[in-house]
Amino acid sequence: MTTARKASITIKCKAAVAWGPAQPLSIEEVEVAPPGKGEVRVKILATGVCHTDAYTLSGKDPEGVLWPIILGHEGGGIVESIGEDVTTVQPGDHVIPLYIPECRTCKFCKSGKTNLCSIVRATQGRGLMPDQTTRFTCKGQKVYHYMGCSTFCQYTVLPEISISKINSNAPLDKVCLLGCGITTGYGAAVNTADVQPNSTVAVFGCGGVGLSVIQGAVARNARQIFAVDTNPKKFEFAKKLGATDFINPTDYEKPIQQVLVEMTDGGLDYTFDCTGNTGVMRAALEACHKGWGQSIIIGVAGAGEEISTRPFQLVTGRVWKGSAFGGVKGRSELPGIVENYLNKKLEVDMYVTHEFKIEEINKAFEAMHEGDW
Ligand SMILES: NC(=O)C1=CN([C@@H]2O[C@H](COP(=O)(O)OP(=O)(O)OC[C@H]3O[C@@H](n4cnc5c(N)ncnc54)[C@H](OP(=O)(O)O)[C@@H]3O)[C@@H](O)[C@H]2O)C=CC1
Ligand SMILES: N[C@@H](CCC(=O)N[C@@H](CSC=O)C(=O)NCC(=O)O)C(=O)O
Ligand SMILES: [Zn+2]
Ligand SMILES: [Zn+2]
Repeated sequence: MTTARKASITIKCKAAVAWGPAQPLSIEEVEVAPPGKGEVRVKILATGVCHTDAYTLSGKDPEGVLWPIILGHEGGGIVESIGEDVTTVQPGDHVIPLYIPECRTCKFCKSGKTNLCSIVRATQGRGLMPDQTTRFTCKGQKVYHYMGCSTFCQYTVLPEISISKINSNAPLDKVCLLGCGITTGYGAAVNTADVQPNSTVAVFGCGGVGLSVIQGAVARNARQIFAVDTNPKKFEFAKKLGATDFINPTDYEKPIQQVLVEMTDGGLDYTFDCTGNTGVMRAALEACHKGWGQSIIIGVAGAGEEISTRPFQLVTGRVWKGSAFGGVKGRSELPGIVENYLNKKLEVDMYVTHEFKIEEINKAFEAMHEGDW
């Protein structure tokens, strides 16, 4: 029998600290305070870098005005210690941090309509733990949390509700990617759009998120899956994952929505924006079939950017929706997605294109921007 260890010591460890917008991350020694009541301290063993980290680092995120901050939200780790009243995890458990928690008590959780648990959203958006303080310091300065996760640190502290306990057989250096990009794309197809068998799908942007939409559409037996990307290097992996048609918008003179509508007898049943480009979001909506086509926005657009289309597009039956973390409830559903990976029903390994030590994290951002697979 094991006894859950309750922590009282502050840990010193390495973190990649963002001191200000558009600056390289700086490797620093930071202090990580013990977990408070209802909190858990996790030793992070692996993390992905996501375009949303880069977006916030660029200074274009309206919420990203907090410096210094420890970014990162796609991690995998092991519980190091737990605070008072924590009951659902214990030291040694393998976990994935959740940027959308699941408290099971708030209005959103109880609605059965959304995964957007909002119980800690306000403090999380201000880089704070629910008690309005931070657990990180560096050089005597308070350091902010990011998306409630801060996985670019060797240890992090999260609310218990922001942790998904997973099968300890799952390699953390792979399943960390289920903490954001893969789950987001896959879930947008199977949950948000609820793609139906024999349907047609177009995925705009075939990076990690778009490729995962393709996996979701394949899982739902879509008949035709268009991979749409301005970077033809992306088509090889899109094909491996099950896309059937490949479109580079720069090969056409007409607007890409017109091209797709002509190729599909009136438009797609489902389209997905996985670029964050508001022009692409419009094209994706307008590529949908009149009367029933659904377009799902997944990409994150910069501060101040807005979407537009003729209202007639909606009057005539197209539906515009958004999706965060693929509509997935992290504590209830993410462990099952990890099992799908272990049972070879979900591809994850292919997404790991590079591996870096924490000291090389700026190279990881460069590799992500290069977009090479
Ligand atoms: N809603 C949510 O919960 C989440 C949202 N996101 C967001 O999803 C988006 C996608 O993430 P990710 O897959 O990692 O991004 P990537 O940059 O890896 O993928 C986007 C792809 O779209 C291509 N592209 C760029 N412009 C166009 C265009 N006009 N038409 C077609 N393709 C284009 C890019 O090409 P190139 O490389 O040449 O630019 C790239 O291949 C980001 O905005 C990210 O912030 C991520 C996770 C969760
Ligand atoms: N802070 C941004 C919004 C960023 C955003 O949309 N985040 C997504 C996840 S993106 C992951 O890589 C999300 O889940 N949003 C839901 C939420 O509650 O934040 C802005 O203010 O524009
Ligand atoms: Zn992300
Ligand atoms: Zn909740």
